[in-house]
Amino acid sequence: MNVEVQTETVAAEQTVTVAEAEKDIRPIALQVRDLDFYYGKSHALHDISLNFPERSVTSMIGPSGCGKSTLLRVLNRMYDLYPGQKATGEVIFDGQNILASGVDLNVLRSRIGMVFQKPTPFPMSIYDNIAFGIRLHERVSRSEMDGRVEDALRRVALWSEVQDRLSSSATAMSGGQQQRLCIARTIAVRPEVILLDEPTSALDPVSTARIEELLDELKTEFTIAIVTHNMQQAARCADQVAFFYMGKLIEVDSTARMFTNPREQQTQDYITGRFG
Ligand SMILES: Nc1ncnc2c1ncn2[C@@H]1O[C@H](COP(=O)(O)OP(=O)(O)OP(=O)(O)O)[C@@H](O)[C@H]1O
Repeated sequence: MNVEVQTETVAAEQTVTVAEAEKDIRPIALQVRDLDFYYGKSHALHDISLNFPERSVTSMIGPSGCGKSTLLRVLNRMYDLYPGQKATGEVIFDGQNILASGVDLNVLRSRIGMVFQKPTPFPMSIYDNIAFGIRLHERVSRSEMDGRVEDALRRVALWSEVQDRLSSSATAMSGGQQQRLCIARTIAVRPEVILLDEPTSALDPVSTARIEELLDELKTEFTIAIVTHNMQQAARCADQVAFFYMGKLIEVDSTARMFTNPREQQTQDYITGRFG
């Protein structure tokens, strides 16, 4: 989406853009309801309710420590790895509360994949980085695996760069290539939702632009939630933006409205750089 981050009054044509954006009602892929989150006694998220529409990009913004990454980690139960961390409320995915006990976390994480801030390739070959996740969940023949690896690498525009060195170590790739590999690894298991935690903050502007272009393509197939500190990135990539402050969801709206005519003064102050 092409939205200028602006500080002053809303121009007439921008109002039309907002109205058009608001007509875009999609089915909901993930529904967060009355969510609270605790790190031990520390109450990090307060009564969050937020919908993630299908096949679109939701960007989570807000100052450092406001809870953006915490929410992302709740969405595929990453916090479960750490004793003392607790979520209450519901996250509805495919008709089921994924915070409930008895949810198969391996299956959940294959359906809701995660890409981290720093590229985290496994210390193995480029090929095996992609094949590893597929093997965890499916039995596929060698030729089918070759096809799946190639397809995933093509989708992140890496194939032409690495097709001659698939058996080389992934850790020898550039940072931008490694991050695209991590995205390829995530989409290779055919998730429905992809969570990205500041995926470009360790990358140069050219690699960042490539990842942003990639998100635009991926959202035709996947539901995407992205945490970013970069307001321009949120404006460029997102269909909807959620603003958090001190563990609370202050406001969520279409990207056009959030950056031209937010409802809350705190949002306005943040997007215009008055704090954060
Ligand atoms: N492992 C942890 N143990 C205890 N408190 C934590 C832990 N991780 C985060 N917090 C606290 O939870 C709150 C939310 O942190 P979180 O990392 O979700 O914020 P954020 O908005 O993603 O910040 P940033 O933009 O700096 O990454 C902060 O007060 C933080 O100090």
